[in-house]
Amino acid sequence: MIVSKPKLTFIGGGNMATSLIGGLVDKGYPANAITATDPLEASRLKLAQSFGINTSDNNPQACADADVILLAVKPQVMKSVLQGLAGALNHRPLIISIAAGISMDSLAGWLGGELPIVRCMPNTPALVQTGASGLYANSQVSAEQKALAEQILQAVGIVCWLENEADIDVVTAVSGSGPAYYFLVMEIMQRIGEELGLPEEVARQLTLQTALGAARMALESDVDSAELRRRVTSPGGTTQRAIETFESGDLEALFRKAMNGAAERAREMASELAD
Ligand SMILES: NC(=O)C1=CN([C@@H]2O[C@H](COP(=O)(O)OP(=O)(O)OC[C@H]3O[C@@H](n4cnc5c(N)ncnc54)[C@H](OP(=O)(O)O)[C@@H]3O)[C@@H](O)[C@H]2O)C=CC1
Ligand SMILES: O=C(O)[C@@H]1CCC=N1
Repeated sequence: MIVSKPKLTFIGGGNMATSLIGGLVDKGYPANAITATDPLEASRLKLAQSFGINTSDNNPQACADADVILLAVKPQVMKSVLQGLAGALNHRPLIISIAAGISMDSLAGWLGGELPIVRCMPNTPALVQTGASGLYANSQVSAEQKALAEQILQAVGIVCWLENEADIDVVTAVSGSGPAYYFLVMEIMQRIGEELGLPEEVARQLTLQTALGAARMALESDVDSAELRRRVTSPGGTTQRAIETFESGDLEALFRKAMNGAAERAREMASELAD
């Protein structure tokens, strides 16, 4: 439950901002304490109509009295966006960047000074208050601002503080990009369920409920996922046949390659976009 109501400005009103704003408003964060900027009028209208928040196309103006500025633009435009903001931050608001692959050094450099900055890697399930965020703070962030960042992200899911900035890239590969891996598995299971003869809606409902049920069981159980898997796998039965097929195709190696690739891409972006 959020008690204080810091003024929160989102720079960029796209997918991730929409998930965070939707989750916050649903949770009871006052819509009139939230402003989002976006160059596209249609995006601003959609945010205003969906959530009742304030919108603007003027970044410096929207930041002038913000307590927290949440940077939610694509990494590729971050430099020009921050250079345009530098003069509007004399009141030293807390800056939270959710951009993948933009280092603390780049953020501080583009903002033109030592400001309190938290790097955060959230994920889109924030929209349904089931988000997962990794957070890393620089030395300028006060204990109060740390608590504020935590309060905002905790309203839409779980929060893990990180000791090392490099771990943000790992969080990106695990939970930032992670929803897409599960969505892909759901797409595939649903498609094959249909190929095997189920009506589309039946395949969809069974696939999604199974994903939800497995995640809830894994979260609520006192045994680990491997044991839960073994409990589904009757010797000589149907699950065993399916799991052996995944193992003979080395599913783990494929996941390792994919997740290493995601983390590596975050590091590449950090050096490509650094200057
Ligand atoms: N999507 C995800 O699952 C996650 C994304 N992130 C990070 O979140 C950030 C945003 O990603 P995502 O939401 O997917 O991207 P989107 O492209 O959906 O959102 C970015 C928004 O910023 C707008 N924008 C562009 N220039 C400006 C500007 N000068 N001022 C204000 N707004 C501007 C864009 O408008 P227009 O389209 O008109 O250019 C767009 O609406 C990225 O840095 C990404 O790394 C982090 C975790 C998860
Ligand atoms: O794909 C991306 O780059 C962003 C970061 C994590 C999820 N989406």
